Amino acid sequence: MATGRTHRPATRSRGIPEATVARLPLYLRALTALSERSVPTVSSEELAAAAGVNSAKLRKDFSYLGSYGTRGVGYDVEYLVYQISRELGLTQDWPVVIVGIGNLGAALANYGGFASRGFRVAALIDADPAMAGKPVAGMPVQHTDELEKIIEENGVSIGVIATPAGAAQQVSERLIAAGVTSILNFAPTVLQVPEGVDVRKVDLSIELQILAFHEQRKAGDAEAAAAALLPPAARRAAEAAANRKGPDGDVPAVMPA
Ligand SMILES: NC(=O)c1ccc[n+]([C@@H]2O[C@H](COP(=O)([O-])OP(=O)(O)OC[C@H]3O[C@@H](n4cnc5c(N)ncnc54)[C@H](O)[C@@H]3O)[C@@H](O)[C@H]2O)c1
Repeated sequence: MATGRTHRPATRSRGIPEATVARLPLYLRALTALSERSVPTVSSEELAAAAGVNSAKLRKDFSYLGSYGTRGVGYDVEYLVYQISRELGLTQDWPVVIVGIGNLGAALANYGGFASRGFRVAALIDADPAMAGKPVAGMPVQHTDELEKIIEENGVSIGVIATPAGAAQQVSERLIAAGVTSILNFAPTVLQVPEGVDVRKVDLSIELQILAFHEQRKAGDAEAAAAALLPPAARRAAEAAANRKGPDGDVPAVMPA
């Protein structure tokens, strides 16, 4: 769901293409599920299906990791979990701060999936003085006055922005000036960041709009398929009605003969 905007070349310096990097978390999620079920090995086809990726693409992706699997046996699940985690930098602890502890920020703070993937929420920061000291997900919210100090003391390099759109640019600038070099932006705005800072943005409404586009297409296809089943005279009448379709989309109903 995240759409990336990074200042990195399409191929990382170690020769792993960005598109492969973007798929590694999908493989890891599928592999972690297999590992939890104590499955020792997996074929490329099974893993590709579980990750929702084409199996030829998966084999190519894994070749960048130097992992080729064993013919007839497949890939060693535990070893791949280790290899991908290492490649993604998940074998080390990443402290993150969440800025903007409203509905979304509080929900993110309460999400247990960060910690289990190596992301420790180091601090929750909000500009509202009334929120300072209030516990959210078992942590006291800290005021934005403390932002620079928190980043420095915790060695934070990843910041999550969940403020209103109007505040996001200024928040990103403060985070970056304090030492943050990666931002996950939930605010619906495009951030201007200097070279070397990675921004990923998450916008659920954009995803819904894309689904709406596909729904509209499906509805159009279904209409076309239904029209194709009509007897010729009724089909001609339906086509004529479609041609008469006004700007408001008002189409006279045509019933099959
Ligand atoms: N990406 C998505 O899919 C998605 C989904 C829901 C909401 N959002 C966006 O997330 C943001 C937060 O939504 P919400 O419903 O939690 O809003 P909210 O109003 O409940 O919370 C916003 C919080 O940000 C704080 N804030 C305002 N300015 C700040 C600043 N300069 N520094 C630090 N904190 C500041 C406010 O005090 C408030 O607590 C909005 O931009 C919203 O559009 C995105």
